[in-house]
Amino acid sequence: MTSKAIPVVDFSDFENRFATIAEQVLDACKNIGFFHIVNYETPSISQVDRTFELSKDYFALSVDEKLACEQDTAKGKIEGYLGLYAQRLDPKIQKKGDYKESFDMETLTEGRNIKHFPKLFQENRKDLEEFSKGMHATALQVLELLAFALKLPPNEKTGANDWLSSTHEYETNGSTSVLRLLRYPSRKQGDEGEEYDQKKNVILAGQHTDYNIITLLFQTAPGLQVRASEDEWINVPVLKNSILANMGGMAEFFTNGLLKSAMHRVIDIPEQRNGKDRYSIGYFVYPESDTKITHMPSPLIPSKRPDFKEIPKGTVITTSAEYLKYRYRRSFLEKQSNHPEVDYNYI
Ligand SMILES: O=C(O)CCC(=O)C(=O)O
Ligand SMILES: [Fe+2]
Repeated sequence: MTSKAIPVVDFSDFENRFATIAEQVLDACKNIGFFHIVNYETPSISQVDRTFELSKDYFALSVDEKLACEQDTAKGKIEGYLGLYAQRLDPKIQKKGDYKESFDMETLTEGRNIKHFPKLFQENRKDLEEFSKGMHATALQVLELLAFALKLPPNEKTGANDWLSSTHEYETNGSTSVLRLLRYPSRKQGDEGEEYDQKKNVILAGQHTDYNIITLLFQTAPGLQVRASEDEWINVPVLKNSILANMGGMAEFFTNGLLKSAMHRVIDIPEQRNGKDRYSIGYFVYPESDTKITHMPSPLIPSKRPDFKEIPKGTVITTSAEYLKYRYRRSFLEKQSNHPEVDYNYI
């Protein structure tokens, strides 16, 4: 029996209902680490539609065109195309890897040179940038709500609840947010290369927790599941005009486990995608890389940090960049064999 559900948080009348919304967001983050946001301000419905349209056009290009801007993960790059099986999020179960393709872009700004990008993205940079800025603004609202609910000190000058958000500006030095377009191609059940868990679910993206602070997601079809407890997976419904938000591992680490970064994965539910590909758009928000966010002056945060299996015991970590060193890009084959010290069985 499923004991937990993903809460829905209503962002309407944001200023007046701020304290109520803040409590609901904190509650969701403490319990399951995922929540749907409805009645958010940005991005607009047409911006979301446009981004899905661009994503579909992009993935419809030939493999060669897509590979022309392949992500060089061996060099630590976090931008570009990744084809089927390029990522293997759950090495415990997966032999080959994730049955998905993606394109990651770091923060898009007017001054940025994206000449190495596919023409489609160069020509439509403005649309992608507007969408990203809309996603970012909503992510910052979540951080303001969390700062308030965690009783972090407001800004002395302005009174704003910017303790968290001030280190997550859209344009920063030395860090970035990532816009990720994803496609999970449809295929027939029983096709060659399918990988299953013990219960015969077809795994499209292996179970993992995100590495960042907060992720916002749009999806076209069901398939995403959140682990509520050992052996209990919740299907995440696709709610119209809603953003799915979840806490990344950094949020859990830096709050000593108060905010939960839930394990999630994508499985194939053929009867719910009607033969169509599944598309999703993730927006991953990171703090500035040198931000010292370990010691949050919140009376709600436990003083003792629990052990985190993904971080070697005794490691001193105070900044976002230090944390990422232990997490980032460990989901790729070459990194997995280069880092035998990492316990992949923690999941
Ligand atoms: O495609 C999805 O629904 C989830 C993707 C995801 O979890 C990720 O890229 O980290
Ligand atoms: Fe994820």
